[in-house]
Amino acid sequence: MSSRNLVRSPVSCSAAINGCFTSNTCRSRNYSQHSHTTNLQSLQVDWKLLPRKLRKSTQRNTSFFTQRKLVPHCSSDLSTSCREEVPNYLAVNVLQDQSNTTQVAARKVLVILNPNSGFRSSRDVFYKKVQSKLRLSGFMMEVVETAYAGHAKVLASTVDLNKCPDGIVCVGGDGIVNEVLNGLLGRDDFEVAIRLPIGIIPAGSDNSLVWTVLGIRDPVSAAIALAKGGFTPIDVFAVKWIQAGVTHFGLTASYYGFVADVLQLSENFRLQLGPFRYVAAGLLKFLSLPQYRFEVEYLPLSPGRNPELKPQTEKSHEQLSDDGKVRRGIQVDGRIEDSWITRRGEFLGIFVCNHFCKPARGLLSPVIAPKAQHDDGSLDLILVHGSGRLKLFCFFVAYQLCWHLLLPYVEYVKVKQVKIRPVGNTHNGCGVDGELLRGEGKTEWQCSLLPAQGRLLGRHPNALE
Ligand SMILES: Nc1ncnc2c1ncn2[C@@H]1O[C@H](COP(=O)(O)OP(=O)(O)OP(=O)(O)O)[C@@H](O)[C@H]1O
Repeated sequence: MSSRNLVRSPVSCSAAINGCFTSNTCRSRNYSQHSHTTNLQSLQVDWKLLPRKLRKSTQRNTSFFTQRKLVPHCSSDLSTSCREEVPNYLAVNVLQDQSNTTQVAARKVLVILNPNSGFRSSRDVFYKKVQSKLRLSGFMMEVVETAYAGHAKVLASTVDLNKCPDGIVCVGGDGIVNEVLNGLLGRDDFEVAIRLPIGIIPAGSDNSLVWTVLGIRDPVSAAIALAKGGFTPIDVFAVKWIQAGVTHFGLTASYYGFVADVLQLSENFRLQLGPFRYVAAGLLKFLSLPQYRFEVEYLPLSPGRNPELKPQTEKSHEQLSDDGKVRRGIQVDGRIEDSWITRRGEFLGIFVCNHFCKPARGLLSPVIAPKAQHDDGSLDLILVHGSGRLKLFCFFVAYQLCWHLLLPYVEYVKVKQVKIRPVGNTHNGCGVDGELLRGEGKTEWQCSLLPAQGRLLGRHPNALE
């Protein structure tokens, strides 16, 4: 996009104007003296001199950028465009507006872009819709495109944190965010690294995390949320494969049974079908539905409210990592409760959710765990008991209408920890934030929570400043 185009767009225009008049090249001595004595409000009458359209967009967008107290540097070609296109009477107002702003350091971030996400449109999304907006709002970005699955994790685990002190921005789906999270938590300095905020520009098949937690599902709104600044703390959960001693971290949900099976099958159709692969795999799996048998043990958040409490079956409170890396400094709720509850039998699905999980695509907006909050210090466990296509179909329909919790074979409980053991030939994989963890042989998964360990860049639009 040329600089001329940028200046014509309402958002870029006022930002460019702001930047222009704070840069030394554009600063005028006469005006700057005046700007110290008068503020924007006192010159309302001058706004009326502007053409109506320009007045509206300039008022709206100038206030957005000055509210942030951000005065981005104005690149030389943009400055030229500013000078050429901005009428003098507008310049007076912008200078006065600038009296309320302070110059802040640029925010340095690493941008990790997955060109394979979703409809493979993340390059277009980032370079055409987002990059210029982030630049104008003061971001200094190093952009790296992933070259293979797992690349984002490698980048996050090896990047020099001093080069991106303001965060890592992921352009893609939930999977790439999950890789970055796991990269950060796999580092030797993970205690520092996990404080690095993660930004999300949604461009994947489904961006449930940013949609549920920040209420954003389009890339431009995501860029504006990043520009406005701030963080949102978020719980992180750990899924440990006990036998292998491997721990994987997540921000959204882990799931077992039908959905994990569908996730595994869907990978076969990724290239051909993109985001529609889940529908195709779901239909195929529905038609050849196997039985899923599990043994589930969970530690409820409020033992008093659960009538079927049993004596503790296990005394030890598993820590997160065998190598001791993750154990230090991260607090899994230390209290050991005497009240594990065990469930055995057939389950169509088991969901362990960190937030209420609203899918970003689809006509309806069903949520799987309506009581889950991303920072409530608990996990929400949903057990869909039973087997058979009829039950599964009813669950799916009820879920679309958000009635699934009313079904007699659905159990919902807030928990601290869950242990899940597939029994017999049951599919023993586990889905975490859209990534499949494959089990082998005898597998036991354990989910625990690391309350408010993570930070997302940006705030919910309704959040108080
Ligand atoms: N260059 C690449 N080539 C192939 N696979 C990649 C590449 N970069 C990343 N991946 C893999 O693509 C997977 C999915 O990425 P991502 O989450 O960004 O998109 P998505 O699957 O379309 O969205 P969602 O996860 O929200 O459904 C990740 O598991 C990641 O490992």
